[in-house]
Amino acid sequence: MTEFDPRTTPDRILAGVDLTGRRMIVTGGASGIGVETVRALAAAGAEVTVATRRPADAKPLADELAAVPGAGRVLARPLDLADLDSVAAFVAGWDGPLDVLVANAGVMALPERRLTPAGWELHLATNFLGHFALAYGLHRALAASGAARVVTLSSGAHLAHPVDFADPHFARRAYEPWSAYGQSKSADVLLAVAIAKRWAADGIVANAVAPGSIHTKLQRYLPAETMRAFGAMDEAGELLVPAHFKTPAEGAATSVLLAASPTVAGVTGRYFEDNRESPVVPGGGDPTPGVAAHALDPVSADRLWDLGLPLIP
Ligand SMILES: NC(=O)c1ccc[n+]([C@@H]2O[C@H](COP(=O)([O-])OP(=O)(O)OC[C@H]3O[C@@H](n4cnc5c(N)ncnc54)[C@H](O)[C@@H]3O)[C@@H](O)[C@H]2O)c1
Repeated sequence: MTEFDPRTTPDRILAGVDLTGRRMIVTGGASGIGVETVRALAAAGAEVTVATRRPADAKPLADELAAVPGAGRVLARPLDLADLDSVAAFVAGWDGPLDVLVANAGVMALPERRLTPAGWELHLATNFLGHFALAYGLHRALAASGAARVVTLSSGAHLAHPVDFADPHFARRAYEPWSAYGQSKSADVLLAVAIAKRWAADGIVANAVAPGSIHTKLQRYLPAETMRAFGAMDEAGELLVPAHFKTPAEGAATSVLLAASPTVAGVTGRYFEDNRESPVVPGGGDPTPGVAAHALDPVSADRLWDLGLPLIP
């Protein structure tokens, strides 16, 4: 496996790679890391569908790529991951094979507990269940590719928060924003582990990635004191860029690597950060890069699958 620098950019990862004819979906592809993921994949020739609540948001990116010689088309279709009917409508509208699904969209650290119409806590519903339903609904399209890849976006926040199967929706325990986010990001790794096991015979691989720390709209719910504690904001409220923060493009690199680089062909059921596979570390919060054993546990992956499956229309 080729080693890429931890701070390399997606264009370097895809140097010399031609994705013409490949069809890809990037959820949340109209902001933050998703924009850079779409930009790199389309620039290398792939047709990329941005799955987003507001398709108009993807227009500037589509226009930009339309002017790039050799780039694939950027399309946009509506998708609300917190609404399983919306996921079902997206799936029903998909036609033909699908080569890559990047489950990139996400929500982080909502201050209050919120439930979806299906009764799921919003982080778990959006970050995990919606993506599970999407991948499940698109299984036949992925299998038709013959060599499809699924990439789920996790985070170092998973380390301290295994999925609490006794109370996944905070019905009995006190709601805590980081627990809700971290649990959903463990679930995103378990989703990749489950897909890797179940769909290998269809030529489908699945891996989870942690993009690093990047200033995006994801942090919009964080209190100023938390941003200051991260070294990401000064006393006046201006954003700071600590040395360990990546640019959005650097943050998209690991997703792009797993989505499209020939250097990781056949790799499945793993967790990558900084453009390389992470070592397994004890759960509990640090260090990163690292993946907790609870997120790779095949028994938990099966359990989570069984928890979500009955809700998929
Ligand atoms: N930025 C970071 O430091 C960081 C760190 C670790 C992990 N991540 C992960 O990277 C991914 C991308 O995040 P980002 O930093 O680019 O943030 P972002 O907020 O810019 O992008 C997230 C996208 O998800 C979309 N989204 C949220 N809820 C949705 C829903 N119900 N249906 C459809 N789309 C929905 C948002 O509209 C947005 O486009 C997320 O999964 C996040 O958890 C980010």
